[in-house]
Amino acid sequence: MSSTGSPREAHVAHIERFGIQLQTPDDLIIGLAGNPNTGKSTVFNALTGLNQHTGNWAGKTVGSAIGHFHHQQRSFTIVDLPGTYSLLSQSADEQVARDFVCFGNPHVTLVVTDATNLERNLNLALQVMEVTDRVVVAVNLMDEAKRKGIRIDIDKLQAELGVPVMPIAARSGTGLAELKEMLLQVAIGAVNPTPKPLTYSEEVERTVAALLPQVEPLVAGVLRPRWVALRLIDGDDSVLAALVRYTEERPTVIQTGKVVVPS
Ligand SMILES: Nc1nc2c(ncn2[C@@H]2O[C@H](COP(=O)(O)OP(=O)(O)OP(=O)(O)O)[C@@H](O)[C@H]2O)c(=O)[nH]1
Ligand SMILES: [Mg+2]
Repeated sequence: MSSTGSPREAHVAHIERFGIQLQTPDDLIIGLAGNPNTGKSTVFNALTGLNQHTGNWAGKTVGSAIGHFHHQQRSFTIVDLPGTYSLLSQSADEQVARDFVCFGNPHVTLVVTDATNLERNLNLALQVMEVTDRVVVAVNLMDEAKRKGIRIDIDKLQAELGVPVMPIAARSGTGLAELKEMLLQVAIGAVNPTPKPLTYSEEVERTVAALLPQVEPLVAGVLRPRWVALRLIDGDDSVLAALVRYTEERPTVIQTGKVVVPS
């Protein structure tokens, strides 16, 4: 990354390396992550007024899309990422999502979850919360949950996670005004999420502590050393490969446009 210029210029240059054009240098950048089929593209379409993803034929998002919206006189750029169950997954699409969450440095990562399948969906949210503090969790399909008699204690979930949790029903637009406001508050630092740290077994924690002195000088300022140490213990060196790509200035370029396949 260039060491010259203002932090703002560096930020713009950084985000443009992902193939993302901002509308203004002050754009607030939102990454939209979540398990497959949780309504990310529906949220994206509703916020941006675009309908480039789902169209008439329901389908899985293969590439990503980039859109823009305004809220309270601020310009936002939002990146709709492919669905992924885990930041540790390895398909090309899942890597796009992983690399953007880890290296794109968005102002906020919005994790869209399915209210009817919350427990499984929270796995990804917890992983994202290990990578960055600036997380908002949207619990989507609240209409479907209600229909199925599923009740979700949003306040308790928020307290347990330590990040804002917003109930929405994206297809009808319910809760999206509040969601936009929360994205703004977190993006500008008026609300500071404090994800509850996950603690692992004593053995894992001991190994993390032993690895940290070696990992810190390699990744500090780019990735959380603790997260990288945990990945190494997992035997996942793809994160390090991605880090090498990143430092060689060859980040994953986000593919723009409508890219869907029939489900
Ligand atoms: N009932 C209900 N259905 C919804 C809601 N939001 C999205 N859906 C439906 O859920 C399905 C999947 O929505 P998408 O927006 O394509 O989901 P996605 O997360 O982008 O999916 P992938 O790109 O494959 O990961 C579509 O049929 C949507 O119409 C909602 O709030 N309520
Ligand atoms: Mg999609």
